[in-house]
Amino acid sequence: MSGPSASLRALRRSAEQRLRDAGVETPELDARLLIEHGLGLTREEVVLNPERSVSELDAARVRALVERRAAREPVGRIVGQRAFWTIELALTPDTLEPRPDTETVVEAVLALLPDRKAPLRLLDLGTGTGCILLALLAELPNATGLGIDVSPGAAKAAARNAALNGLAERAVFRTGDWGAGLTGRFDVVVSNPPYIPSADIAGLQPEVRDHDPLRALDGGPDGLEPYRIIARQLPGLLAPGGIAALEVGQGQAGEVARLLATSGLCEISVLRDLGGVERCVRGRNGLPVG
Ligand SMILES: C[S@@+](CC[C@H](N)C(=O)[O-])C[C@H]1O[C@@H](n2cnc3c(N)ncnc32)[C@H](O)[C@@H]1O
Repeated sequence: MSGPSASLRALRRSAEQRLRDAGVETPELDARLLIEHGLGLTREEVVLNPERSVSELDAARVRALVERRAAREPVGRIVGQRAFWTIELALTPDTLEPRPDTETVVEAVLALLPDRKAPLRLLDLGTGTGCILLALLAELPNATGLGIDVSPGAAKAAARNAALNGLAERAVFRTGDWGAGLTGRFDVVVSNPPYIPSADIAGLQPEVRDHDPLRALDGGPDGLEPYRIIARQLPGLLAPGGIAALEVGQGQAGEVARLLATSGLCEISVLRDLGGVERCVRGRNGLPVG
């Protein structure tokens, strides 16, 4: 990599090459993000001023970050945060790194809400960083939300993310086992539960297998165990007319739709993510409107 007082351009090129050689899928993007983070620069500063000189000390700091990425640590873990929808979320070892596909759940809910100013009650089961709940609260100015996670560390991280995004007044996070013991009814219940079949976990990419918490991934023998529990709980959690939206893994939408139908939900629909994969199953408690 670059020597003393290298240019930003040279540092960027050598970082990209190192990541490419290590088999990282998006070397250009990852190199830029690590340089921004390592040098404390904005994207504009990195992109528009490639001849800027970088001290050896700064270059060494970036090289250390690049080596972590070359060892397959995800960029979000290295920089400690991740953008999701319109918000920024801090990550900890207790939280799954939010994925862009999960924004499908946010879209699925918003599309069914005719009045975004309504005082809705939201529930997020398996909240992790709080990403789904906080993204929805950011769009629904009079809504309040409860996020539940079995991991006390995740519940704590989500509460901190609520504060970071100015949403702490409207969000509460608690440790719990899905919807067990919850009282009251919710207008919206969302969840992105663990859905990887246990036997598939060893074969996941190292970025996921070695850095996301196991209990955020493991969905039991067929990956569907959490859906069976949540589907059973939904009729007791949803207000009349309330909406449930669940993220699903590839190939799981049909079975999850059946589980929701068996629980008595109606208006069941499946939404695809930007890659065209069936990613969210949505249903309503009560008779179809109209
Ligand atoms: C796939 S992650 C999703 C996290 C976050 N909602 C997101 O979309 O990025 C699943 C989450 O469910 C939590 N979880 C696993 N088992 C649970 C249970 N029995 N009750 C509540 N949460 C659970 C995990 O700790 C993890 O945070």
